[in-house]
Amino acid sequence: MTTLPPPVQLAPHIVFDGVGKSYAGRSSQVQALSAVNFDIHHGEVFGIIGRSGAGKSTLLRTINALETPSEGRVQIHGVDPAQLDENALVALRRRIGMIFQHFNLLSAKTVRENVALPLRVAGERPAIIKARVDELLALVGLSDKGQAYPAQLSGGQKQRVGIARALVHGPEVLLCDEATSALDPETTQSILSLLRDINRQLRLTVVLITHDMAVIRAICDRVLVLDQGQVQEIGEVWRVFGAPQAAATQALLQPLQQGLPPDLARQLLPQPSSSADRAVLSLRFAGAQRPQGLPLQALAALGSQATLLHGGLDRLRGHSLGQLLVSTPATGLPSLDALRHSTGADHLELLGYVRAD
Ligand SMILES: Nc1ncnc2c1ncn2[C@@H]1O[C@H](COP(=O)(O)OP(=O)(O)OP(=O)(O)O)[C@@H](O)[C@H]1O
Repeated sequence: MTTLPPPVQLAPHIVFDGVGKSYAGRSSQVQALSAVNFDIHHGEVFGIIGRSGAGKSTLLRTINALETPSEGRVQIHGVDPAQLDENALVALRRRIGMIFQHFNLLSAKTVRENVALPLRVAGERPAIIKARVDELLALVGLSDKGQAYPAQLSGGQKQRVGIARALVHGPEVLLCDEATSALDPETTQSILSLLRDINRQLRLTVVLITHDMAVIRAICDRVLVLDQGQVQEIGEVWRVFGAPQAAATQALLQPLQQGLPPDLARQLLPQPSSSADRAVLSLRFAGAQRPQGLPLQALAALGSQATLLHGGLDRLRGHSLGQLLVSTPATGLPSLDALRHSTGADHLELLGYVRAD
């Protein structure tokens, strides 16, 4: 598949305006969403992340009116799905494809029949259906699996069928509900790159929900962090990953952080025990000051006896960000402020001391 440049259109495509949603619980109301306000831009890959119960599914499902807000409204190109009659809603849902964690394929139908079904339901002519299914199976790399049944496919192949079926009406939005949560890491990567290719080739707005920050890092342009039904943080992925502001974001990012390796953590002393001990410093780079990377010269401020212990930089949407753990002689250590300034680190912290040997 050819890789096209990223989409340039940034007009609001989907607008959430004071959206709230409550459900009747056993003894009280469950407030699944509260005062949610944000826009999703045309042509972007937008991620919604949050822990279990944060309200992600509820939020996603208001876009195609599988859920109706209790307060506020959602608009897709100015149209509020909650206000549509049955026929208009069917038409809107054709403009909004959806894929699911467990694929939701019909097990008694072949791959071709699964993909063709929405077109049959819409009363499309057989010749048109055939051409469209051929085209979509080629797009998702399953041209040779048309006669297979779902049980004969791997998880990744099943999700490809789900994607083909979701695209059958040529939608402008693709909703992805934990689309890779049931897949192994390698298959996850291949599905994510297929989604990214589709986003660029078809200029499709992709909205995905996940509890996995690695998925957000892999393909999203922007991310919204949801907790207890409220927006905690929203922004470009590299900014949110480089300098997470909300406690909920920091907690979600924790597994991706380059923490102190356990062997080093065991050796760490709160104070130097002799003049030969070494200070262990953590330097974080958020990707804004030096998006192109870190000149090694900047690290020279740490002195010629500094040792890089652990860590590295990731490149995210054209921004280098990450963390380095460095040890350097504790004696004669410049002030942390001076070191932060000369290394260009966004955050520099003295973690403790280790013995020189
Ligand atoms: N149909 C419903 N009836 C009652 N409560 C519901 C209903 N759907 C969701 N909830 C509640 O609303 C809250 C948000 O649920 P939601 O499924 O949107 O969260 P989520 O972030 O998608 O969670 P998960 O990652 O576990 O799927 C939860 O407290 C949930 O129990």
